[in-house]
This record gives sequence, structure tokens and C-alpha cells, in this order.
Amino acid sequence: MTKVLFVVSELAPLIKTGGLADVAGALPTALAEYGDEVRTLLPGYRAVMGKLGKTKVIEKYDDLFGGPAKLLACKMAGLDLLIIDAPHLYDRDGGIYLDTTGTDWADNPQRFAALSYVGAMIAETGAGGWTPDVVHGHDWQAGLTPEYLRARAVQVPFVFTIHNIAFHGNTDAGKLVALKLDGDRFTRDHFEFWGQISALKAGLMGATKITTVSRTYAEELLTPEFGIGMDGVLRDRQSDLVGIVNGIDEDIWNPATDPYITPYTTPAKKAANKKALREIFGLGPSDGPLCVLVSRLTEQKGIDLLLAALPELLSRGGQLALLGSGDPKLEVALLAAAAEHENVSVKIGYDEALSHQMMAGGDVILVPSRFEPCGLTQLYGLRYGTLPLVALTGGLADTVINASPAALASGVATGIQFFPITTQALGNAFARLADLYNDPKTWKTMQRNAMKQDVGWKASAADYHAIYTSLTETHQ
Ligand SMILES: Nc1ncnc2c1ncn2[C@@H]1O[C@H](COP(=O)(O)OP(=O)(O)O[C@H]2O[C@H](CO)[C@@H](O)[C@H](O)[C@H]2O)[C@@H](O)[C@H]1O
Repeated sequence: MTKVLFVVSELAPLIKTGGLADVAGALPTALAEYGDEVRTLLPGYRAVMGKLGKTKVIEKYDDLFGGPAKLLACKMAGLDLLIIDAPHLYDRDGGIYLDTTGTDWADNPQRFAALSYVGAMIAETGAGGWTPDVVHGHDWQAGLTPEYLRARAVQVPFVFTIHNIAFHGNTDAGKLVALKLDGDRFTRDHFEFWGQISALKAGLMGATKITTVSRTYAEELLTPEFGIGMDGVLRDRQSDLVGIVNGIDEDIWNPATDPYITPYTTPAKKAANKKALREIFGLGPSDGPLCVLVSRLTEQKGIDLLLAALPELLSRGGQLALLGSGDPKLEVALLAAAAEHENVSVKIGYDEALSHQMMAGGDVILVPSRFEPCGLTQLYGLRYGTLPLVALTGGLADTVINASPAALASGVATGIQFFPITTQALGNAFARLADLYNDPKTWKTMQRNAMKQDVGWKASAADYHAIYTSLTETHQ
């Protein structure tokens, strides 16, 4: 049994902007099956504080990066939480990373340095008598943790998981003092990155073990194209880098019990959900596949490729129902496409219930990402018999079995992959999709295969458990 402190900036079901929250929310329960005890340290954003039940104050800090703060302990949704109640950092309108105008909060470096700093303090002195054997940080927001552990001479292993290397958490060198960092370590070997402080680099350099969320992404990260400036750092640390594919919460994402949908256990019974979904999106009947997409709208997600390839889908009778929010330019372009084509419908926003209805009612889940460390929506799609059409990259390469002639002949295909990641290849994939969809026997076989895939956390939690065990053994 290993006591593990998660240090993370979002956590489902309390606060979520993307897949990081899902992983942070589901993995602790899966690890408990192996006897590991996870407590999760999370900033007390306004939205979080409003949802907490009974809390216990276990620590008080006079000055946590500019103001007084408390450490609260509570239980929620089966999780043991440690919440940093620091109003000067987290109690405000707007998003958790962005202000009301969509700009990064100017004090994000301090806000997440505080998260990492409290993580290190807990590792040193414990929280209410509980001291972790391992600290497990996620993404750049937890990246400074090993610097603070080192400053306190705390010898605890630090596992660092990269969910998305595109975010570096960089800030200017003038903040060294404000962030309580050791100026002597502002070098290329530690956390200096092209003249800036990089929280991500600090985490990568200081981690005892680095994980990322699929095997293919672990390999891709070593290349300049995917490493986004950190490939050199990662090549240096390659022997400590491992890819562990994400799972999904099989209770929340279960078509047989999902409270947001008409429940089903066989693909044939998706029909009621498809009808309902078309009504929700104002789409009429059509002969082609109903494609759905649920995503943050960013460059990463290949939405521009989809827009350019849409004619191929629509010319074969396909439809698109899309839910997302993010880049205003993409939002405008999507709404324009919806206005132009009757078989395209777009909802801008974030809607958990609707995302479930889309998984249940769609024929196909689209993930045309330029890069995708793991991706979760294709996993939801598999579980719901909604076949993934995905770019061949990262976790999308590892979790979908492409409908190649060989895979179809042996009856194992679960979706469609396209490569290179271009408009033309996506357009060709839409043509393949239409052919497969028009072959009901093959389509049903693929749906049944998809629904049988193991997309839960059990196997991957075992891999994390093995890492914790090996690290605590070597540190004893
Ligand atoms: N408008 C909306 N309404 C409702 N729900 C919405 C939504 N927009 C997104 N979501 C939900 O947010 C999650 C997104 O997770 P993903 O893993 O697909 O991508 P993300 O890039 O956020 O995560 C990063 O971290 C995760 C976790 O490691 C990696 O899988 C991934 O590759 C990496 O980019 C899904 O649960 C999805 O349903």
C-alpha cells in the first residue's frame, strides 16, 4: 500500500475544463483496488468551495504567496480531498485558468506555484497526520513541486504525468523571488527554458519518474514535432519516461445505466437515443452516419481540418452534431458552417449531460486531432458503440483498431484512423466511413467489437501502482 498525494489543478466532478479532470477524478478509485491510498490536493476555486460539504481545517498559513490561507480536508464523490482555501489566489469570477475576457490570469504563476508549494509542505510535515510516500503531480501546474521538495530536503519520490505538453507554464525570470525559487538553479539543467522560468521543465527535470497518457505519445514526445520544445529534455530523461494509456470511469460512462440517456446494452437499441439527439440538435432524418464531436475548441483538436473536409461527409448523407467551446475564431467558423448546411448543427458551450446524449445517439465520434496525448471521447465512443473516426496519433493510435482490410477480415476493427493528418486524408476517411456505414453487417460487428473493448482503468491503474511500489521500495 502506497500513500500518494496527487497535486492537480482540476478534478471531476468538482471542476473540469478537460480530460485532466477526468483522470484525476477516476484514477484514485482505481488505485484503491490495489490498496493505494490517494489524497488529492486541489486549489479552492470559488466553484469548488461552493460544492464542498463538511470540511476540516488542518493547517493555516499566514502568507501563501501574498495572503493568508487554510488547508481543508474533506471527502467528496469517494475521494479524499485536500483543498487550498486561499481567497486571494482562487476566489474570483471567471475560469480556473482564464479571466472573464479569456486571457490567462496574470498571477497564474503564483496561483499554481502555491499549489506545488503546499504539495511540498504536505510531503514534509504531513496533512492531519497523513504523510505521502509518493507525490504525483499532473501537468505544469504541479511542475514546481520538485523544486520546493528539494528546497526543503524532502526525499520523497515525485511522479510527473504529462497530459498535454503544449502547456509549459512559462513566466519571466523576474518572478524568481515571488515564486520562492532558488536563483542558482535558474539554469538549463533545472528550470530555465529560453530565458524563462518553466514550471513544466522543472517538473520534467525534477521528477523521479515521468509518465504520459499513452505509449505512442511517449514516443512522439521525443520528436521535435510533438515535444514542442521539450523533446530534448525528454530525450535526456527517456529512461524514466513511460506511457500509460488512460481509462475512463466505467460507472459514469456506462450506456446500460447512464441517467442522461435511454439506457441500452446492444447497438441496435441506440435508435431511441439517435432520434432524441437529432431533435436536440434540430437535425432531420438522413441516410448517412450521424457524427458527433465533443471538445475544447483549440488548434490541437483539428477543427479546421474538419471544417475543410465537411463537404466529403455531407455529400455522402452524413451529419455533424458538435458541442464545444474555446477559440472564438473556431466558434464563429463552426456556427457559420451550421448556418450554411442543414446537416450540420453546432452548440457552443460546455454541457456534461449533452455530451452523454451525444455518445449514446451518435453513430460516429470524431477526433481529428493534430496531436492527442490520449483522448477520452474515443474511449467513451467505444463503450457506447459509437465508432471512433480518429487521426492516427498519440492515444488515438493506441485505442482504436482501424478498419483495414485485414482487421475487417478478421472481425476485430473498432473504428477508422486517418493519416497523414490532413484535410484530404480526413475527406478520404469520410468516404470510407460512408461505405462501412452502408454495410450494416460489418457496421454491427464493429459496434459490438467496440463495446467489448476494455476501456476501464484496471490495467493502467496496475501500471501506476507498480511504479509507486518500485519507487517506494528503492527509496526505503
Ligand atoms: N463542451 C464540452 N461539453 C462537455 N464536455 C466536454 C466539452 N469539451 C470537452 N469535454 C469533455 O472534456 C474531456 C476532454 O478530454 P480529452 O482527453 O478528450 O481532451 P483534453 O485535451 O481536454 O485532455 C488532455 O488530457 C487528457 C487526460 O490525460 C488526455 O486524454 C488528452 O489527450 C489531453 O489532450 C472529455 O471528458 C470531454 O467529454
